[in-house]
Amino acid sequence: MSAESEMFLIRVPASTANLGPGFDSIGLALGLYLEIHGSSSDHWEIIPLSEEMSVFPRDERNYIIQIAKKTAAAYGKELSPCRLFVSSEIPLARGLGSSASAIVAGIELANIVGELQLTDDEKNRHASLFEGHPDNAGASVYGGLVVGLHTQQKTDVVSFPIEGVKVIAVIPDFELLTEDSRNVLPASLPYKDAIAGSAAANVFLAGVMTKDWKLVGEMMQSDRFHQPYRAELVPHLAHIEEVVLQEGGFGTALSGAGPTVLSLTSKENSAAVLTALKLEFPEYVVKELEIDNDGSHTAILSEQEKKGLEFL
Ligand SMILES: Nc1ncnc2c1ncn2[C@@H]1O[C@H](COP(=O)(O)OP(=O)(O)O)[C@@H](O)[C@H]1O
Ligand SMILES: N[C@@H](CCOP(=O)(O)O)C(=O)O
Repeated sequence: MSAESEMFLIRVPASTANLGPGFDSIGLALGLYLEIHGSSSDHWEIIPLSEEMSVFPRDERNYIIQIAKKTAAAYGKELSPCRLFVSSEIPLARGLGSSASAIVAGIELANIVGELQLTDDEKNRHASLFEGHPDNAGASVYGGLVVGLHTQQKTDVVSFPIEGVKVIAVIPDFELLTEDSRNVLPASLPYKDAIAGSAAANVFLAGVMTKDWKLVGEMMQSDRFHQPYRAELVPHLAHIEEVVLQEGGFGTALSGAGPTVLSLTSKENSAAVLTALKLEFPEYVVKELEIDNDGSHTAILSEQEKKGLEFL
């Protein structure tokens, strides 16, 4: 970033990971956003614009700033401080990738302020290293559906846009930390289960490629890697699966580590599924979410765009 008065925008989508059998490997970007409006300052300062963001430190201890500094340091750069207005539509610890969105925002911040000129692949590599798996991180960087394999040595991710299917989320009113939901997973899996789990993930992807959404939905409910072990933490999952199939939806899976549950439906059936789920779960947020096929986005705002910002 050059001029003192310049203002930049960073916009990062939420994500749903796993989609059933794609544990730690498949993710989809969703149309809920973490946004940062930032400009140069003489010290680091966060100004939260949404309730969720007001719980975090407002100085350089903030996670987004920490990630930005670490990313810049990896390229031998020190970032000059910024004033950051942060808002987010992504609920925390609900399985919609809030932590990955914060990580990707930090990397975008380093990229723009430190003029690192990172490629998407480099952003995703850093994000996956911070997050530990590429499903949420990759979706937030590339948008669309991502399929990845991440190791300490390398991160390979393929991404492609998804169209022609509707996404409905049931978002419970309680948090479930990913760490807690990973602690119930077994250390190893019987060979037969691993084969069945891997086959379900393969068929899921074949179904996506051929737009056979009914098959995709069936595979979402055929996971062997994590959902059977997490079921006790998300007792609402089985009931949602039932309601969605009854109303003609394609299928249902735990969103990330939960507790949010995500269903796919056709355009024709989405209203019926939405209505039925709202009736069954009046205490939870039930809504349709858009698929984001663009991934994270940064821009320098024009004077005109700055004038439209009511918080300035
Ligand atoms: N914008 C943010 N700034 C700082 N920390 C964040 C931010 N967003 C998420 N986090 C951290 O990530 C945690 C949630 O991450 P996690 O348990 O992986 O769930 P999920 O990523 O599904 O929302 C929050 O409790 C918080 O500690
Ligand atoms: N593959 C991870 C995904 C965690 O996603 P989150 O949105 O719950 O952070 C897992 O299933 O643990």
